[in-house]
Amino acid sequence: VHHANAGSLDTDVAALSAFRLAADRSNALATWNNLSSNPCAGTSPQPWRGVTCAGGRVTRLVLEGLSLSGSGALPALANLDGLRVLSLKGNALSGPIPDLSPLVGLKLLFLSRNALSGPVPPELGKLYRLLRLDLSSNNLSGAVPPEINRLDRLLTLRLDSNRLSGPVDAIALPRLQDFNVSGNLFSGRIPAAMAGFPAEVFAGNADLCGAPLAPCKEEAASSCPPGAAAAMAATKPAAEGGGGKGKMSRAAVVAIVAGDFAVVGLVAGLLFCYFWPRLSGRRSDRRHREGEKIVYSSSPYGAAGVVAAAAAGAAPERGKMVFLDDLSGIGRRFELEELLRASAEMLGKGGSGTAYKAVLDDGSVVAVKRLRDNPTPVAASSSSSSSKKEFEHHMTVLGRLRHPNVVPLNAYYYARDEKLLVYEYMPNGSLFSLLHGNRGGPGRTPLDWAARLRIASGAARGLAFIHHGTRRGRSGTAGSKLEAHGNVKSTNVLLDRAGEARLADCGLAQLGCCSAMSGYRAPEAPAPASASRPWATQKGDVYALGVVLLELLTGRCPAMAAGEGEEALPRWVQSVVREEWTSEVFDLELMKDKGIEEEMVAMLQLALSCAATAPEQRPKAAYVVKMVDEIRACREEPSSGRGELSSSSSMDESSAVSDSPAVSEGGGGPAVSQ
Ligand SMILES: Nc1ncnc2c1ncn2[C@@H]1O[C@H](COP(=O)(O)OP(=O)(O)OP(=O)(O)O)[C@@H](O)[C@H]1O
Repeated sequence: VHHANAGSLDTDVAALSAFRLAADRSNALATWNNLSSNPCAGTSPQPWRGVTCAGGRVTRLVLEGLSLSGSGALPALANLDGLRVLSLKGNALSGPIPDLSPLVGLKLLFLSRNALSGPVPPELGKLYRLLRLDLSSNNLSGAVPPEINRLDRLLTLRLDSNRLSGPVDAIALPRLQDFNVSGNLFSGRIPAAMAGFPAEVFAGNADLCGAPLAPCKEEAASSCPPGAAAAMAATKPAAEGGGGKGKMSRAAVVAIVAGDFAVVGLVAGLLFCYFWPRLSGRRSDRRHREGEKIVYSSSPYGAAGVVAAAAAGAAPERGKMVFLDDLSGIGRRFELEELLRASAEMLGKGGSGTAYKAVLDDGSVVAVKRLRDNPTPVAASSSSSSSKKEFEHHMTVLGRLRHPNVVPLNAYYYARDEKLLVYEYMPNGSLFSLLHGNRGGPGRTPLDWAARLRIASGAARGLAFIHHGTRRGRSGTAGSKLEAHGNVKSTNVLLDRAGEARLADCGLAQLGCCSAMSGYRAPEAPAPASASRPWATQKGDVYALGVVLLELLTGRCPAMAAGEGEEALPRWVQSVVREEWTSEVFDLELMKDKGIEEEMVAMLQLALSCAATAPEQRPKAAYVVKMVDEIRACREEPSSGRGELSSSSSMDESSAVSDSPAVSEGGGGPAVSQ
């Protein structure tokens, strides 16, 4: 009977020698020759290849691509009960996977690219500390045992390229980030909980169906509108019954007619919902008599489509285009008409409105934000003239925010029904798309650590400027300064032409937007529906910045992180760190960057301090800048140029993500313990 850590260094040495005897035909483990030497004495003349110790026990065994072979080798390792990491990737080990349950401390188990056969042993379910399990590219067969679901800490499960069969819905692991069952004989429906993974992870299983693959057969039928499905069901017996009648049954006719009515009803309902507010508005309200009505249409001409309807009625008060101080971002002035003529491409919809990329007559490009038309604290005040004044004042404040890490607001258009903000266009996308776009897919270019540090630094600098750098507003009067950004999140961290990070959407929270910022909202902030204002605070911004830093470190999307609720990502990270698995939170994509563990751990501590539950414990943005810079300064000398890479060149490095345990376990940060 084995118990965790029941063995000693002697049993470790015996296990290693048994393994070597059984597996090492090519003498790759020659350094293990002197069995009287201590594999854990770092001072021995030749350290034992692939062996790492802690506390006088062998804790890591990493022997990759060494042509180790034989079917009797693995069972010998079952005695290494102090092991945390076992990687035997890319050897020629054969035979079944033995019962490894004595290795109860294992966190990482990599047996991929061998010739292992037989089933996935149910005993693996006892390795409850496992975080990463890679059995890919072997000859494993049979079904995945339900015991695998006991591994509730598992982040990686790779079973691809085997001959495994049965349903995949036997796998229900809530924390999986890295999952692959492609190239097997799995069958049946992909459970909804797994539909978020890209199709590639399920590819090469002839009988799997359901999202993200093609719908299952029954599903394909039931995805028709209910009326049509009823009609199909009703016509089936008639058609199949054949009999040469060639007539539809009464039930079929009834079903088709009912279906038609349902469709007509639905369309009429949609048209009603669409037009009623406009028609009723025309009768009862003066909204349409003022200003321009601008409709950015995404159809029917694809991206070409800023369609302007001229002012309705007498249009006594037309809106106007106002240009702010500095036109460096957009180059020149233009009239609203030119903006309306521009071809527009929708960049996305957010809480504050919809953003478009618009190409003007001379080919210059601007970003236009069309604010959602909601009664805002600024716009909904007593009279329309005062709300206009407040809006204009707010725009003047925003227009003065000039900093290399802030997206400049160059112009705005104000009419009662339509508010457009014109910004410099940021051609290199958002941090959100760089971090999460196409993840797991073939076109994905990983974002390396140097680029992430540079983005972190830029975002923090932008925020520190907003918080502390704008005090000396020109007028010097109260209210001439923006108190807080109010909507810090990864879609609002954009990359400019030089690859420098800039904060977008500054100060739009104060216009009443951004109810969708969950995941970044500080615990003390009022619920989105709450009327209490203002909820854009500096402490709230620092919390959100902390979440962005955690996003950079973990590669996880705050809104989709481990659980629901506003604090999901910080809470998840804290729980992993508390259990002393610190290094397990880091993004798998960062594993190819070597020697960055300490920097990541330092950044993690900084991020968690920003995301502290108690607002008074959070640092100021300027301190975050200082700390990020210190982390960057610690990079070794040759890397001084690396940090300056433009985002595009840093993204060119597309080498495959290595899942070597070198980074993912232990490895030295102060908060990491074995
Ligand atoms: N100046 C800009 N240049 C390039 N892309 C931009 C610019 N401003 C916004 N975007 C992009 O347009 C998309 C939509 O932005 P928008 O600000 O409307 O939504 P959001 O950031 O998701 O939410 P919110 O409105 O709450 O800030 C985002 O992906 C954003 O990255």
